Amino acid sequence: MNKENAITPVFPVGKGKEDVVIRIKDLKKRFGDNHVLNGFNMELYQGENLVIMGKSGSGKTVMIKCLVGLMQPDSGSIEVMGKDITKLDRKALDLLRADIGFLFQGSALYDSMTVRENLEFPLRRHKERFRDRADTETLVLEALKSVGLSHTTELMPAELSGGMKRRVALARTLIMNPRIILYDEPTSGLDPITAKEIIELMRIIQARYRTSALIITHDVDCARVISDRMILLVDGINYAEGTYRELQRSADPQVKAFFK
Ligand SMILES: Nc1ncnc2c1ncn2[C@@H]1O[C@H](COP(=O)(O)OP(=O)(O)OP(=O)(O)O)[C@@H](O)[C@H]1O
Repeated sequence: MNKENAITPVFPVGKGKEDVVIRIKDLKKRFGDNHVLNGFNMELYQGENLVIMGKSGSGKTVMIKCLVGLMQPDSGSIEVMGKDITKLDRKALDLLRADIGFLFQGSALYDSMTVRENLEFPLRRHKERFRDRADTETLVLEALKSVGLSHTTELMPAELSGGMKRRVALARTLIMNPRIILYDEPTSGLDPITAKEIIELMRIIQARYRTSALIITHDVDCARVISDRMILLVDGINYAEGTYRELQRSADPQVKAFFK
């Protein structure tokens, strides 16, 4: 990227260094000769929606897997809420992961369980975390209400539309009261109207719960509506950073290519 077109990273208004919830420094990962991440840097601030865009195969999933400890990077550091995740043992990593909500492609609800049972599942797994919170039924109903699906408790996933499944998956994430939510292609496979509804819901959730969100998407509309800030991942690095408007105005051909 030449200097003239370089985009200065924005430091979100009202946010300071102490508000960083995820900090990735110089992350590198390769598979044989395939150098996927070549020194990727990223900071996610408290309460912001950060969108990461990158072409198919650019390493977004690899980055997320490193971030949640599912894949070991070759080098670099990853701090989540002040803890270097590459140095945590299994138990500590499990505890930290409970603060992170995931909404991955395909929703991944358990088909043989009702909506209620799907939501109860993570609560049972992390019992100690919810000792001081309301009873399970109240938590399930609250979470479903926040995604507008209070009436679906006894339905099976097969009885839900694609958009409803995505909402239930989001409710299952919210029930854990996460501080950070990772969305991997939250609108993929949805029709444009349903996609808009999901994006709106993500906005409402962020405003209501002040969660920080990392959103991986190809969907330019989604990025426009949801992002406080964006990073474009090209050749394994954070090639450009800025607000949607800043990046959209860039004269850099590689940046322009994202907005066509
Ligand atoms: N476990 C693995 N072993 C070998 N190569 C891998 C592995 N996981 C990912 N890769 C390679 O890393 C590169 C980046 O893959 P990744 O899944 O992160 O892309 P992506 O940006 O998420 O793509 P998409 O948008 O299509 O989901 C690809 O070339 C892929 O083949």
